[in-house]
Amino acid sequence: MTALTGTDSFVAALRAQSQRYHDLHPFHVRMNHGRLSRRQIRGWVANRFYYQESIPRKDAAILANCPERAVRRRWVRRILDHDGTEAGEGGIEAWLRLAEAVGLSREEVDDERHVVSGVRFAVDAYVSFARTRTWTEAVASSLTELFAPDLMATRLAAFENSYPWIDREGLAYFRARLHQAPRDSEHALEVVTEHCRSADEQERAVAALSFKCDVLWSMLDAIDRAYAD
Ligand SMILES: O=C(O)c1cc(C(=O)O)c2c(n1)C(=O)C(=O)c1cc(C(=O)O)[nH]c1-2
Repeated sequence: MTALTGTDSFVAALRAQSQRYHDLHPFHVRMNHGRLSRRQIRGWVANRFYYQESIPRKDAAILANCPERAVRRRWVRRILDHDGTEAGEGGIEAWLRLAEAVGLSREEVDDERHVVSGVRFAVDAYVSFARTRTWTEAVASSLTELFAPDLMATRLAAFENSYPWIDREGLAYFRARLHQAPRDSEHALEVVTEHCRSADEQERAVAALSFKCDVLWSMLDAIDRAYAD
């Protein structure tokens, strides 16, 4: 890779990773065109639960490795967004309600019985990345969320229009992410541009984001294969 030192070219290199984002995966393309069966939607929801429940552990690893009080003060919010501040609240709970809306029981999702090995490997690799790499690389790996809001809006419209059997109340998770994802990714971009100044640090940040695109893509490969027609 060529040396990157200006903030503009660095941000451009990060944004260019959108070409590898999982909105382009054939499974997501079929989802957004209303072409998935109930079984496939259920398989996706049950498997993605493993990602959702792992995200706070990934963010806790970033907090544990981050020496900057100002960054931790804002980052900690992500954990509360997912876990809630009491039972019955938060993003993981909202995902379980999505599971119920697509016809799964909360028990069968919560006990991970549907999680396929490829999804488990990919998600575990993401958590392990955050534990073992520098905290700035881990922050950079979260930047896929820069690309998420468009996908979230498309997905909401697709679920409302093409899958009328899904109870709309169950879509609250995606509605919340429409404002949470831009807030979180703007903060992460601020942190990364402030802390990754050398060409080496910037290359590592882009590589971290590329790795994360691979995580998300691999999850869909595994789901696509497990629930093929
Ligand atoms: O449904 C999606 O397409 C999607 C993608 C991503 C992402 O791009 O990493 C996240 C989420 N959803 C999400 O719901 C979420 O909470 C989340 C946290 C993170 C992260 O890396 O910290 N990514 C994502």
